[in-house]
Amino acid sequence: MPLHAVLFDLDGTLVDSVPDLAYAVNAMRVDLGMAPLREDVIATYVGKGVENLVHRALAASMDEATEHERFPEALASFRHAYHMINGEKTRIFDGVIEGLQAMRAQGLKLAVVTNKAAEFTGPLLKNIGLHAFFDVVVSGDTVDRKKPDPMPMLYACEQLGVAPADALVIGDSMNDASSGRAAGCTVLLVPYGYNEGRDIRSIEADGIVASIKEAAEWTASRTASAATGSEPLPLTMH
Ligand SMILES: O=C(O)COP(=O)(O)O
Ligand SMILES: [Mg+2]
Repeated sequence: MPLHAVLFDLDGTLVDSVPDLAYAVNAMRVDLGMAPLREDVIATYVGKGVENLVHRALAASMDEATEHERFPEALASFRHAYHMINGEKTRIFDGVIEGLQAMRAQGLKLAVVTNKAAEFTGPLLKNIGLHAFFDVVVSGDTVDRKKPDPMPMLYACEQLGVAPADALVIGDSMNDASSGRAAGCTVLLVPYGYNEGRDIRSIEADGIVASIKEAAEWTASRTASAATGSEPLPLTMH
């Protein structure tokens, strides 16, 4: 079947946002009287949205009751710091621009489906100059449930006017794969993202691609195969 749309995860798939997220987490920790954490440790907390990130960054240093009590103050501090820095040290991964250009040239509709809250997603996409590529942006608080629930993927498909079976999800984590699979989409993973610190080869997906540029070569081959009956490029899980 031909593909009509590609739904992209943001953090760890299109952009390396951990330097900015780590800056904001550590600004919050210092604000609350705690020592900063290492960036590679903070990277393992990214994936289930801003509130989860702040919860985990607090839980690393205090018991549950104290964490609960200090959470509102911590979230306010994090939000303030992240709004100040958002996009400044965030880098677009190699192959993303070429891949997005190629997919648009193939006539595919493109969307971002991220667990990042909308207050940060819009400004980030604008700051780094990626916003014009996307027809639809679904953030972590756009619908009632976040990835790994299928709801945000189904909502993105509805907004784009495509059937989930004709959409490809590309992400860096189990949250993207579970959400995409449950929605009925094809799922490709990139190996360079965060995945909450775990190996992506253990995740159920249709394949692993080295870059978004490589993903665009696969979407082109799949479209050609739908037209001519030939086989698309083979996918592997390593
Ligand atoms: O904000 C997060 O925790 C993760 O965002 P993502 O869904 O774009 O990876
Ligand atoms: Mg991600």
